Amino acid sequence: MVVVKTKKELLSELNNIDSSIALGLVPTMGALHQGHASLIKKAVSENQKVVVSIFVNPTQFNNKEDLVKYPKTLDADINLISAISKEIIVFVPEVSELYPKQVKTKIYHFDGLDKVMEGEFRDNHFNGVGTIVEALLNLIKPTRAYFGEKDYQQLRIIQKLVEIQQIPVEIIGCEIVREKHGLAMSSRNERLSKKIRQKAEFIYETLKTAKQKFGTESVLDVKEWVVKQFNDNIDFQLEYFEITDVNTLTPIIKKNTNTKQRAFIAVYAEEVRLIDNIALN
Ligand SMILES: Nc1ncnc2c1ncn2[C@@H]1O[C@H](COP(=O)(O)OP(=O)(O)OP(=O)(O)O)[C@@H](O)[C@H]1O
Ligand SMILES: CC(C)(CO)[C@@H](O)C(=O)[O-]
Ligand code: BAL
Repeated sequence: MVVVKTKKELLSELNNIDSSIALGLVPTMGALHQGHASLIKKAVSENQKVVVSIFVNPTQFNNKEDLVKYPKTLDADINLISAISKEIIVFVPEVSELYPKQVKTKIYHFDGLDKVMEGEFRDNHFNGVGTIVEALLNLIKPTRAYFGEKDYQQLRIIQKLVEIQQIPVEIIGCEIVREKHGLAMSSRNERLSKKIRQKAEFIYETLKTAKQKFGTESVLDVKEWVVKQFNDNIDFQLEYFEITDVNTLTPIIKKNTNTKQRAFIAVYAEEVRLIDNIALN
């Protein structure tokens, strides 16, 4: 397995590859877990060569403490990747490599997809994600790039990004991988105490019950029920719960059987921010 740190080294590795083969890209921020592993395995199964990038992108962090405390486990990450395939190129750049002049965020117009939920509560977050994903796609020029549905809004925004910037790549969404009791795997889970990590199954349990209720109750009643669950629970603080159309990500107030809807949640536990979502129909 090759680990490269500079764009120059990366391009020299990529130049050794026949340009007609399918190249997969899995962008990550490291602290890899089985959620990432599922993306990497899918990329390996669908492409002849795969690049995994590990880069904690400063421009997408609205909260400095979140950036400083973001877990870093490079040796373990490399072991996890090499256990999947020894043929993978791992790109681990420094900030100055991807932001050579200054750490600057591009501004995009994502047709309102960035105005709700994560976009509303994490100011400028999606401009930061767009800036780095566009830079990686333009540098690596993959055939396919893989993103998890755990960050469903991010996935929709990246689909929009490649459309508006006309980047020739197929964006592949991958199902959410969960811990044994249902908590969506996330690098930030590492920051939870053992006790709260166990209790955090409550988040997915709430989503599953909300889905059941969505079958028979009004959108407003489901939302009120979710808020109440959190009012009664001192371990978790609800930031938002929304039910939206999957295409526009606009929150809905009335059910529509002609379109697909999804429920989204963001929760704080021990000052760690966790997100999850579930398909409703
Ligand atoms: N549990 C999961 N199931 C499927 N995909 C996931 C999961 N966790 C992360 N991913 C995907 O892996 C890619 C890299 O994510 P990232 O490195 O930010 O990890 P993360 O676990 O989402 O970390 P955090 O949420 O703490 O930032 C993203 O496309 C993300 O959606
Ligand atoms: C896509 C991404 C790697 C861009 O920094 C990040 O937002 C993530 O890990 O989901
Ligand atoms: N996994 C999404 C990236 C972030 O939380 O910044």
